[in-house]
Amino acid sequence: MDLFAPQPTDNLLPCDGIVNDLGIMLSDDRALYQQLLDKLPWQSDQVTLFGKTHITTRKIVWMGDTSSGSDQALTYTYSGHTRPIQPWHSSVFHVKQLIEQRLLELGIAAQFNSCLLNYYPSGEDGMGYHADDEPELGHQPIIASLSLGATRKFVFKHKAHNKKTQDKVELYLESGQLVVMRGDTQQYWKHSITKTKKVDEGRISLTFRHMLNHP
Ligand SMILES: O=C(O)CCC(=O)C(=O)O
Ligand SMILES: [Fe+2]
Repeated sequence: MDLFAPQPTDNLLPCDGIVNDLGIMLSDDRALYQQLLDKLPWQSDQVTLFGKTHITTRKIVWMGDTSSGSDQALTYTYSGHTRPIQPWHSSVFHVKQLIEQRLLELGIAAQFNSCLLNYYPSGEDGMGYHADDEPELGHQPIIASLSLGATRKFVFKHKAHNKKTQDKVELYLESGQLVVMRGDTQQYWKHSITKTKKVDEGRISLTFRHMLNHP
């Protein structure tokens, strides 16, 4: 046994939130990556920064519980933009159940009703510093993120830069790896996927969430 290997219950943040690295939890990660890339209706995202709206090269799909019997397209609005919601893809639903089970083993009770999937075609695509702190996510949201494809750097930066917290927390997310953000993480920290010229392979992240007032 490696006494120094990180344990899934270790908190990667020094204060004001909890981030757990649950390690590699999938073995068919490459097949799942290819299936999701080929089958999902990927769309560019809209991001508004300083009043200006940008269309991203990163692509997204919103998926989640949809009320049955309605043939109207469901939409969900966050950060000022309205996005269509897809019903669960069977593989994503299966992964959701695996993750909920894995979290329960660690004493974390989570029931996700939606998933934001992000596709980064290459290292030139990233996601800037943000917190997932929209009111729809509620207080102390649990967000579980599964990575597929290229290894990318995930960085946390405290919202109040001070002596105690000036260090950034960095980790490399590998294909099949599961990370969970919970507690006060979204209230006090921002996170980002940094751009790099060193990666030309694509990456998909599945970020499972529980949205309040969701169908
Ligand atoms: O791609 C990732 O791992 C991070 C995605 C993210 O932060 C988000 O979807 O809010
Ligand atoms: Fe996020």
